[in-house]
Amino acid sequence: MNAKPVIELRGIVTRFGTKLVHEGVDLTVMRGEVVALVGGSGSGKTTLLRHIIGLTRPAAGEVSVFGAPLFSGSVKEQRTRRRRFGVLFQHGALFSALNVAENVGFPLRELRLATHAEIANLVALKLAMVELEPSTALLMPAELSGGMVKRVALARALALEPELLLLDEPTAGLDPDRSLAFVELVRSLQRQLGLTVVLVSHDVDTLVALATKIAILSDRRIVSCASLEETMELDHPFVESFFRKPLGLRPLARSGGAH
Ligand SMILES: Nc1ncnc2c1ncn2[C@@H]1O[C@H](COP(=O)(O)OP(=O)(O)OP(=O)(O)O)[C@@H](O)[C@H]1O
Repeated sequence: MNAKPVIELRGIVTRFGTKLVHEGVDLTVMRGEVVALVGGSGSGKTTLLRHIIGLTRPAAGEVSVFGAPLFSGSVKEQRTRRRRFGVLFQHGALFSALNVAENVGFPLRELRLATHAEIANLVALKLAMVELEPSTALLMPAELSGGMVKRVALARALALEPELLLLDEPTAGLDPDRSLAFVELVRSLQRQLGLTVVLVSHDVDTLVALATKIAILSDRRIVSCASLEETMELDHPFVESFFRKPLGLRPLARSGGAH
């Protein structure tokens, strides 16, 4: 049986100065799930992702990943655990002074996991995975379109063959066609590689296409984590404003809770 959650958040409390952002956030993500974290602007979605990655630590509560508290065990154990997840930051966050191949190969070089020749092969493989031409490898980030930046960032996130992928606004800044193509790519890779995914997105189409569950962050807590169908049945102001308003009329910033 494979019943251990990939991510378990228990009683997360986050404060920035006097501002309370999370007050007892609980969330469980099981293997193979694609959980979309939604909530009003400033409700603390990105901060929660940062806690899961270990970039920030909550004031109270526990973040467990792959069955163990994030900061437990030896440095070596923590590094090994860290290697099991990949992150796609908002806007891609590529290193502007490195070309595409160097960006994608960066995690492999950093961890000295492979020789030069092996890294070159792996980079070529990852670029093919995200459907980029081999010639892209030598381009600099400034020479890439928005859609290509996302694909390179995704290739880098997949460099260490993670089991867990965290995506912050994966389609932000892309036009609808590129957005759709990128969502299809993520969906197909998620299925092929059996990835567990947590994503933050303001784009309803992205969520609907990808998510197996929608977790709503409101009033400083996760108020619901359920399938799209169940979520749509909820009588909650965020669901009303986010999912039920016709396209173009959806306010993105209602029901934040943290304000
Ligand atoms: N490092 C920080 N220092 C102070 N306040 C912060 C910091 N990071 C986040 N905040 C505040 O915490 C709250 C939650 O921020 P966060 O970015 O997690 O929200 P979000 O739900 O991702 O928002 P959005 O949907 O607008 O991206 C906001 O009010 C933000 O201003």
